[in-house]
Formats: sequence, C-alpha cells, structure tokens
Amino acid sequence: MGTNGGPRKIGIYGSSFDPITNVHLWTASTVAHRKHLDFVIFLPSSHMRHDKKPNISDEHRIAMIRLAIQDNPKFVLDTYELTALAGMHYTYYSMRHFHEQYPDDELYFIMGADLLADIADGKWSHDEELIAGNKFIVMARSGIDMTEAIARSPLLRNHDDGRFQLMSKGLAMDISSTYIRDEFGRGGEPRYLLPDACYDYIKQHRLYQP
Ligand SMILES: Nc1ncnc2c1ncn2[C@@H]1O[C@H](COP(=O)(O)OP(=O)(O)OP(=O)(O)O)[C@@H](O)[C@H]1O
Ligand SMILES: O=C(O)c1ccc[n+]([C@@H]2O[C@H](COP(=O)([O-])O)[C@@H](O)[C@H]2O)c1
Repeated sequence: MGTNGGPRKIGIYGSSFDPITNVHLWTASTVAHRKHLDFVIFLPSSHMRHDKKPNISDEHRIAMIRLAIQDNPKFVLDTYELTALAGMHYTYYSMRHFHEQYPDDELYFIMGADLLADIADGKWSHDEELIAGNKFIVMARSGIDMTEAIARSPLLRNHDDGRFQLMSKGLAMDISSTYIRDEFGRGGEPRYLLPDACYDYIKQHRLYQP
C-alpha cells in the first residue's frame, strides 16, 4: 500500500549500467521525488541484447549497482533480465513480470527521450503490447522533441492518453557510461562522475582497461 493508502507507485529504470553513473542515480532520485514514487527498481539489461553488449560481466555490473544504491532505501536492484531466457529479455516481458509481481501497484517504466524516439522509429520488440499495457515517465534529453516523437508515430500518438508523463529535469547533465569507460580505458580521470565505491571497484578489478 502507498503512503496515501492507495496503490504504490513504482518506477522501473532499465539500463545496461555499464557502469552505473551519478546521472543514473540523480535522474532516478529526481523522478522518484517529483512523481512521488514509493521506490525505483534498477533493472540491469541482459548481456543477450543485440543492440548493446556489456563490456564487463553481469557480476561486476550488479556489484557496482549494489554499492551505488546501498544508502538509499527507495532504490532496489532487480536482476530479472539477467536470468531471462533468450528472446525473453525484452522490456515487454520484464514489465509483464513486474505486473504479475506487483498486481495492485502502479508501475512506470522510466526512460530518456532518446528511447521514446527509438520506439517511435519501430526499434523495440513487442512495441504494440508494451505501449498498450504500460505507463512511462520520459525524461527530456537535449536535441529530442518528445511531443514530436509521439506525434510522428501512429503507435505512440494513438496511445497518448496520459500514459506518457514527460518530464524536463531542469538541468542538462549528460554523464554517459560510454564517457566513463573511455576515460578509464585511455588514462583519464572520471573519479567524480560515479560513486566513489564504484570508482574504487573499477580500479581494484582493473575493469574497462584496453
Ligand atoms: N542525462 C540523461 N538524461 C535523461 N535520461 C538519461 C540520461 N542519461 C541516461 N538517460 C536514460 O537512462 C536510461 C539508461 O541509459 P544508458 O545507461 O543507456 O545511458 P548511458 O549512460 O548513455 O549509457 P551508454 O553510454 O553505455 O550508452 C535510458 O532510458 C536513457 O535514455
Ligand atoms: O525491449 C526492447 O526492444 C528494448 C530495446 C532497447 C532498449 N530497451 C531497454 O531500455 C533500457 C535502456 O536501454 P539503453 O539502450 O539506454 O541501455 C534497458 O532496460 C533496455 O533493456 C529495450
């Protein structure tokens, strides 16, 4: 039960988390605060994804998410996609799983506007069922017009009944995992772009080295 006695509001934040960054944490916390979410599930994506292969093992990705979220009781790790069978590792199946796990709660898939544009361009699996059956919190990203992305896609515009909650973060903070990986790989110093414990973990395990 949520704080107001109604259903709980749960955000599901999917990413390869390769590695988790301070922007993942800050965006999750901003969304949770503004949208009054009871908690946010951090959902690391499968190594079976065709579009994004992780650069480190699932164990390392999980370990760093644990270190990053340990002090925040509203942040929870779920490894569902890491054990999903091939072909069942898509967001549609994950959301179906979470609806079964939390049947009385309101679920929101949290994503950046770049992903909304990808869905508009037909790049996601089971997009009809995913959109029809879910609600989304979409975070603005510079250079992407969210309302235009919805308008240009028949699928998105015909489900534009309030299920897309568009949110401008108020600050264009663009720390990417790619940038951090490149810095580690090329002798840079990405120290304050991710939690100290994750920085130390990467150094200790010599991750992202060429
Ligand atoms: N600065 C940001 N503002 C809004 N959304 C973001 C931002 N960075 C990432 N996201 C969103 O967070 C989710 C996970 O992003 P992801 O981890 O792929 O980003 P990334 O750090 O750029 O990763 P990579 O560099 O490995 O591609 C996606 O929904 C993405 O749109
Ligand atoms: O289901 C899909 O077809 C699909 C295609 C691309 C991305 N996703 C999900 O979107 C989330 C963020 O993806 P990305 O590419 O920003 O790391 C992550 O949970 C992925 O599993 C999902």
